[in-house]
Amino acid sequence: MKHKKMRQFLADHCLLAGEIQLSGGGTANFYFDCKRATLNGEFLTPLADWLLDEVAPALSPSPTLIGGPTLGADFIAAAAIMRATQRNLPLCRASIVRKEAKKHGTKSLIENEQPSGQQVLVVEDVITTGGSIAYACDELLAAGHKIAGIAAIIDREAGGKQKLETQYNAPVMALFTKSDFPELNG
Ligand SMILES: O=P(O)(O)OC[C@H]1O[C@H](OP(=O)(O)OP(=O)(O)O)[C@H](O)[C@@H]1O
Ligand SMILES: O=C(O)c1cc(=O)[nH]c(=O)[nH]1
Repeated sequence: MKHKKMRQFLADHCLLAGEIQLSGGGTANFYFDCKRATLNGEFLTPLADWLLDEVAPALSPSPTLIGGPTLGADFIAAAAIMRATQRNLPLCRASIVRKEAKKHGTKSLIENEQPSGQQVLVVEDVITTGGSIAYACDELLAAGHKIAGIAAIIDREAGGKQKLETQYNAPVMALFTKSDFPELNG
């Protein structure tokens, strides 16, 4: 599935119209329910290949780890490291930042935490304010890692992308932006 088909998949299966509450506060009249895409192998496979073939190679220094905030990053990261392993590519590990540390067991905030000093490719499904990515970046930095780049399926063009680029001095790449969906104009 190439980009055109991924765009159509999102338009057909994920794009919701009508007033809806957003994670960062406020409301909007459209919403991308990207979990419907990242929990579907037909979309997830080309998404992982986009990360491995177009995003990771464009970053310097090269990423050594995939990371991101649960829940948005979970399936994307898992798919990317599985495809990397199948394809004999080096990006075969991921760390996921929980919304809060576990209260039992390992008490982890970062699952599968890696030795400090990793160059992290942070992944997420949607960027609106960028708050959820910023939270994960801050925790990864606090764990001693660097932010090599940030990638998301959708940039809602609400200012989050620019904010993240400035805050983390790292490239932010989105597979699609709100403008790629003329369906939103009626
Ligand atoms: O750029 P932001 O303003 O942070 O908004 C985008 C975030 O909102 C959604 O997550 P949500 O908070 O719904 O949590 P979930 O992914 O765990 O369902 C989405 O998956 C992004 O993580
Ligand atoms: O800002 C959000 O909360 C948000 C917007 C969107 O389009 N999709 C999503 O999952 N979250």
